[in-house]
Amino acid sequence: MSQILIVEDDTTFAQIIEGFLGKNNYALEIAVDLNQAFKLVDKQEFELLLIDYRLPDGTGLDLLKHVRDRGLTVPIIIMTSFNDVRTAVKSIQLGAFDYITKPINPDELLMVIKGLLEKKKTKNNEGKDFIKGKSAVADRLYEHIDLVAQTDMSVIIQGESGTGKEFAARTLHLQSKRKNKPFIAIDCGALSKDLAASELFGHVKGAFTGAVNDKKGQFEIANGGTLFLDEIGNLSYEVQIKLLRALQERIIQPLGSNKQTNVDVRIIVATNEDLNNGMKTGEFREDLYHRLNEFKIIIPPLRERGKDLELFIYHFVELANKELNRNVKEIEPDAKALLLKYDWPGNLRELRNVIKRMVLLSPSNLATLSGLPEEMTIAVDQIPISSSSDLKAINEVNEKNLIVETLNKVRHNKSKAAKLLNIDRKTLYSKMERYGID
Ligand SMILES: Nc1ncnc2c1ncn2[C@@H]1O[C@H](COP(=O)(O)OP(=O)(O)OP(=O)(O)O)[C@@H](O)[C@H]1O
Repeated sequence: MSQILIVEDDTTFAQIIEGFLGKNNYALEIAVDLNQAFKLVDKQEFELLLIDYRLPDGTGLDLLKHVRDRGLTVPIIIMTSFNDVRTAVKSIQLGAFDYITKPINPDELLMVIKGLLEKKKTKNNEGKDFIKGKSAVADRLYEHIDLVAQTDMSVIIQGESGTGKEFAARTLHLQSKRKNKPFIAIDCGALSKDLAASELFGHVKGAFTGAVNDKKGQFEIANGGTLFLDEIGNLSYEVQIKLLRALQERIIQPLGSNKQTNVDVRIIVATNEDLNNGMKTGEFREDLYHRLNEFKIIIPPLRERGKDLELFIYHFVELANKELNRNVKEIEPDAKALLLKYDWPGNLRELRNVIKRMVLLSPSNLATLSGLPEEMTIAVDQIPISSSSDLKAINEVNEKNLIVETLNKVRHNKSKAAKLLNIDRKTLYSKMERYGID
């Protein structure tokens, strides 16, 4: 029986979930706040964590960071209200695997849990679930991928969370001459500071407390193939130095060992922010940036992909039909209009989740507006009508709202707010000034 921890202050809800998952052969442990959850994850092993975003003594992100800092790679699902989706997107950058929006439908939850636990077993097997899109931006994107795939250049893939950076990296690998060698993806956001070097370069027995055996690093495992480092901006300065050396000299040295090993690995990295900002604040090494930036691929957000949005909608409907054994063929015009109008801050990941839920809630082969979260309508209505064609103004309204919301959440602690928003404090101050936020 898989052991799952749910961290949720609404005990009635937690008990309902406990009963439901119990019937489906999952054992559930309940923690009602962060304090209890910290104690449980420190002493017990879980196969999955289900964490409410808003908790009495903090947010789910605090627990997420705690778990990742301890080097645990357990899958984590964040439960959030639809209004918090933008922040939930951030949780993915910090190493959560997925998020699910409230009100939670038990069948949907079960589906996400099963998906994650099964994905753990059968990693890297999702090629057929992907499509490229037919818009001009998609054509340009895949032209660039075709062009650089044949070379051995390092590549930076930049794009918002959920835009498909990992898929782009895999495609690049599969089109390269390294295609029959390993493609290893590492989420640097899910690596603790202490364990990152050992994960990448390996260690020998006794190199540090807890190193009970020799361990091969991912560089060695990927030898001959491609190493994909997702959320590269999260690597510590010390690991950045080691990475630069590995790239320049093509040599790695496991922690605690004198032996140097030659490696032939192509590096692709992904980032959701412009690494230039990290360089300005001194958090990202300039020399490493230039070594990585032999070619840059920018993945556009979903809201800028024009007619691809509709293509992706129907693609995800088909996938959900297969997964849920449904037969949704049509989408009611109102529902479709809303799907096309919404701005998708969580990009393809959010669209996939919303569509899956819509298919699940469709009683017949016609998907209706009632299958879409009510908050989507509210979010769309909040876009000021007078300037609805002015993209810059819309983005500014969204940005201002998000900053105000985040500041309220952290009781106006600017450092915390900047961290959550993934910008530096200086940028936060200048944006607050610009939008007249006290
Ligand atoms: N081309 C695609 N076709 C279909 N689905 C896609 C495609 N690209 C991405 N997705 C969906 O979006 C999800 C997120 O994709 P992916 O993990 O590649 O994004 P990402 O940009 O790397 O996200 P993050 O920045 O959060 O790591 C995938 O699990 C998949 O369901």
